[in-house]
Amino acid sequence: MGDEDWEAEIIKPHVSSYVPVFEKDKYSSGANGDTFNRTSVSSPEMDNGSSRKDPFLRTGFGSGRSLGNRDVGEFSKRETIPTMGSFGSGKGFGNRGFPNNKFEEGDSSGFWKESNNDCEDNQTWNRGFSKRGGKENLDQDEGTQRASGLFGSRRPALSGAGNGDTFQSRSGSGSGRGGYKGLNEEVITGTGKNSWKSEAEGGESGDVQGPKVTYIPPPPPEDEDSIFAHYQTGINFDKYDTILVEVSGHEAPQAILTFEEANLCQTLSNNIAKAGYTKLTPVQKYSIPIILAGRDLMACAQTGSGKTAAFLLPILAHLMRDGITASRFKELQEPECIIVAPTRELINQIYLEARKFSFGTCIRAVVIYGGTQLGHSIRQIVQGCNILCATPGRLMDIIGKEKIGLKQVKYLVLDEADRMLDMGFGPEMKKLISCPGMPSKEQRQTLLFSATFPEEIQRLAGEFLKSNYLFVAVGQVGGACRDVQQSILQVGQYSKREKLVEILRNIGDERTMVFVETKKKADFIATFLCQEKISTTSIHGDREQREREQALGDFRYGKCPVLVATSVAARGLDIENVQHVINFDLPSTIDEYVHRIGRTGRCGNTGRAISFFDPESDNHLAQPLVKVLSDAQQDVPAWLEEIAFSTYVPGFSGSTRGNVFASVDTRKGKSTLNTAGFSSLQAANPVDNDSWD
Ligand SMILES: Nc1ncnc2c1ncn2[C@@H]1O[C@H](COP(=O)(O)OP(=O)(O)OP(=O)(O)O)[C@@H](O)[C@H]1O
Repeated sequence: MGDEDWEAEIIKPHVSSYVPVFEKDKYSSGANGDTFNRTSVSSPEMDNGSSRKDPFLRTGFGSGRSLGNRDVGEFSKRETIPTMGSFGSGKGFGNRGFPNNKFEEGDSSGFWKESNNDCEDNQTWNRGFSKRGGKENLDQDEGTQRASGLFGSRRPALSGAGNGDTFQSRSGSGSGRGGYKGLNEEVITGTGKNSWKSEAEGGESGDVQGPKVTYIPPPPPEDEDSIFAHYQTGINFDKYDTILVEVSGHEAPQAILTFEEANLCQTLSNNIAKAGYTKLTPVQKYSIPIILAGRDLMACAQTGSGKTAAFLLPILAHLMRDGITASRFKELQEPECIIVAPTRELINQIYLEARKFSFGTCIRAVVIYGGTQLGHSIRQIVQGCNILCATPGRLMDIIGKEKIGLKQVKYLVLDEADRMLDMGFGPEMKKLISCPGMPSKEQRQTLLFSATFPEEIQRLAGEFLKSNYLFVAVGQVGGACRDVQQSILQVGQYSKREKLVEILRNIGDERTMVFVETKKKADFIATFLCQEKISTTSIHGDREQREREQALGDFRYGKCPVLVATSVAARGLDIENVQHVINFDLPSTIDEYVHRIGRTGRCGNTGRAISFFDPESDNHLAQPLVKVLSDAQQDVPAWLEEIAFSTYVPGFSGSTRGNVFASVDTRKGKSTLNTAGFSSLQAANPVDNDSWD
């Protein structure tokens, strides 16, 4: 079956015959079954038409029958491709109804290629080095991005409206990328005053055809115990002090060694204590005084090392010091701080942190993100908004609707800043800073945080930052957290599932995230694990927002110890007790690898990451993997070194395919090396701005 046939299959409106039924009793126990029953047959989603957008479920598992072995086989049958041998070479999996390895091949059809892209966080066109960097590309992308609002939006396509456009755009040259961009949060379309119209907005206002987004997320907890609930720092928390910290830029303020030195107000100090923070992490020691001094900052520190508090605490301290007036109901709100992050779950997490640290103050934080009812976002804002936490698409919607004014913005924070500035979100961020009313970079404080900062992204960041910004690098820029024990196993496509089950059985009930490359595969592997009686749920960009939040909750609170995820869950998520990360598929870039494995080993706790390396598809990662492993003092398998050697790229600086580690601030300003907590900083030499700005 050709690509077109697949597309025709996917977009056919006769949804009912494709709705899968996962029979709890038959295939999974407890949480599993619940999760997948919800996913597949839950009527609310069907009511608003939104479940229809899951082409895989409809195509692969469906026929309205229970998810029997036959049904998984059915997927293969639809492809009308001759059986190529069973998974596991006749051992086990073949008998379980996976007669065709086409699925795992993944890239053999346009259908699978297309599905490599996840909602907010994973664009194919983001992978190639040539596509990734460069201002020209960024500029160019605005055009394709706008187009994508019309043609790339997933929902209209899968709900029957505008189908043809969507798939045309995918195959058309140039607009293909736009099509993928359509999977990014709400999609920006149109021009003029209301040029930030999104898919979601269209859904609500009727400007763009598509199902109405009706989901209203549950309110955040009100009781103090839940607000301040936290997990314990791990045995390696104190080792953070030995990590080298590099600060570049001139006249950097002294690092602080204790919370007391930050001179925060009493309420803030109480909240810090209630959150269980007694000691600063390195990124906090350096960033807090820099932000308190009013400086712009680009900060890079390993995953799970407290970057969120590093920007929230000084911002809150300033807002308290400046005596903001209590937020109150107003049609047009003017937040003092805007925080953006690339995924919905992450921005919600940041919001909860902001709410925790501002507890008992008159500062009001609000969160808005895609996949939820726009009216709900507006209602939250008009009640008062000092700190607005938002995903880019929803933020632009709200600005377009003139529900917020930007004149009062004093702090602009880009969390996962390298992601926010790459070609996926960069154009939107550029639009944000040039929105009417937005104070210029000289007038606001801009703060960029991430665990990875490719050089080309650092250069692009110059547009957002004052020229005298400071750069803080805790450890190796782009390096993996050393508290994660990393193993790379050579596993071919057709053995992956067998290996996965073997590992998960050994792991038992310990919380594990399994990363795969595509949304369809996430569903497929999650279902497969349920069949294997391993309680599993999944999160990816084709799931409804309510399903995503339910899945995360089921994982977080132990109902399902295994979460199968695409890269949409790779960054920022801070979930207690994730002991294992398994890269069933390696990501396409080494930065993504670093973020994924960083879901474990957080805040001084230890964790394990196991990655399946398939020499058929992953050789390009051998070199950067060797570097990441050796930098983190991990064992490097001899076979991996051999592959890295045989694929040696002269001039390699630590990465490939679009991500290059920066060992230092790309401005090349002289910096001072410090061991966090043990020595104070000297002012670094002024930098030569012309060389990079
Ligand atoms: N000083 C501290 N003392 C104790 N716990 C802390 C401290 N700072 C942060 N934490 C906790 O450490 C965990 C990780 O923090 P956070 O999510 O901010 O990490 P991060 O550096 O942003 O990670 P990522 O790069 O994955 O986004 C959180 O649970 C947070 O509450």
